[in-house]
Amino acid sequence: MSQEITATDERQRSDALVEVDGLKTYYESGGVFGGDPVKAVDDVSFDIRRGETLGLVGESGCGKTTLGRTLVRLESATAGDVSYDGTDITTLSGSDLKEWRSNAQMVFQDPDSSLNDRMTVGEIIREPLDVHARGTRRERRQRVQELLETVGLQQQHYYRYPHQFSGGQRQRIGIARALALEPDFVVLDEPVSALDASVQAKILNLLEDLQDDLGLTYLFIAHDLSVVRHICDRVAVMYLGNIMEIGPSEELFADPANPYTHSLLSAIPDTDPTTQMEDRITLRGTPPSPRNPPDGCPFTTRCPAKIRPEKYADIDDDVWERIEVFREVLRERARADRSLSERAKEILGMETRFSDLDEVEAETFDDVDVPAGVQTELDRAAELAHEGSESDAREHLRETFGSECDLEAPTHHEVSEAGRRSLCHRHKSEHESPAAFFEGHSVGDR
Ligand SMILES: Nc1ncnc2c1ncn2[C@@H]1O[C@H](COP(=O)(O)OP(=O)(O)OP(=O)(O)O)[C@@H](O)[C@H]1O
Repeated sequence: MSQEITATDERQRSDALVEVDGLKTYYESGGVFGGDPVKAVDDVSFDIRRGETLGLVGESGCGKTTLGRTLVRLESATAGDVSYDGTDITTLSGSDLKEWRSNAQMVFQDPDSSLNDRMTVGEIIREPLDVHARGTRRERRQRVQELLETVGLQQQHYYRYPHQFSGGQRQRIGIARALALEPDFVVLDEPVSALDASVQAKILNLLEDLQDDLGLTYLFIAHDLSVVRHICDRVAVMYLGNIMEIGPSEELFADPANPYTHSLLSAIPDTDPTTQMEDRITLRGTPPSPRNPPDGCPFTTRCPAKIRPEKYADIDDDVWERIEVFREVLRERARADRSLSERAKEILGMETRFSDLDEVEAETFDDVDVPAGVQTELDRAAELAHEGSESDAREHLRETFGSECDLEAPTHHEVSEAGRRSLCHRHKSEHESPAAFFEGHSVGDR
């Protein structure tokens, strides 16, 4: 089952506390020359349902923290809406913003750097109550003492300093502070990543108990997929500022729909002895720069299930893989910062490392039989590079070997009855689905 859907469809089905629509958060480049902004979050739409834990996973730098910070207004949205219980929070300012802030809080990854070492534990937890002028001094102190107990610390810890506590205890202090204003929504940014495994389990249990007792809604940011699987009701998988797939955890882990989710899950060490090494997918290269994301699908430059143009549909998987590697190398070369001395050499007409393209081509296609039709196009690209323009060479390869994955932005498709969504051209009826593709092709370790 696969059907194109809109963000509004999903909203109608759910009891949403947080509704995110077309959200973008860009960081403008500083400096005199400006430059392209970092597109940390680049047009995402999803809901977080009341009382649920939504996991947010993806490789480092894909925009998870920026998205979490934008939802609690620690970062300003560049475009789009975030509505919280029906109120658009992106436009709040002044006292309205201050008042709203008590609803949504954040727990940070590293309790060492997020707690002010010069304040006592009591002061740290009390600070939000002071800022919001909640109750009398005495009531505030009493509230802090309750909070210490709620998170499993003791009242006498009030006058101690953060450095007197272990990592797990410091994270409890961070949680108590986040709960001080009785929020409904908490963004947990890798709350256990900095802790030992045995302590992790205790903090996760505490977070689950607090959710049950206080009716909290969580956005749980993590890179450790096994943690997410157990604690989250639904999971959103993020790549280069986009949500590639979102849906119920069990379903998404058991039967991933999106090629990126496939790749991410296959990278987890598996305890299942029936899983073959060849079933593992190793992603080529690194994610593109969020300053200059690819046209078309965000995952196109690394996708093992990328749609091929019809003309090359039947070439060997190996040859196709090498073409993609070769294109990736050319893109990486364009991205690499050229050193001043290299630039100087270039200006003086001297040889630089940018003149060894033939060698790269020879090495890439070394042990595969390249069909004549493909070779002609590779030769043409090499010729363009020799004439002095690697960007023309890249463009030639893109025009020749590119498909809709390189040219058109995909839309989300509903891929299960539970409303799971996936961002991929392969969900269109004219294409083989990602699952069928992975079944029929060898995309294992190389
Ligand atoms: N204040 C900032 N100014 C400019 N760029 C930023 C800023 N904060 C983050 N970025 C960039 O935005 C992109 C997304 O970063 P973000 O921290 O949101 O990703 P992440 O998925 O949380 O990564 P990690 O797991 O490493 O924390 C990255 O390219 C990062 O370098």
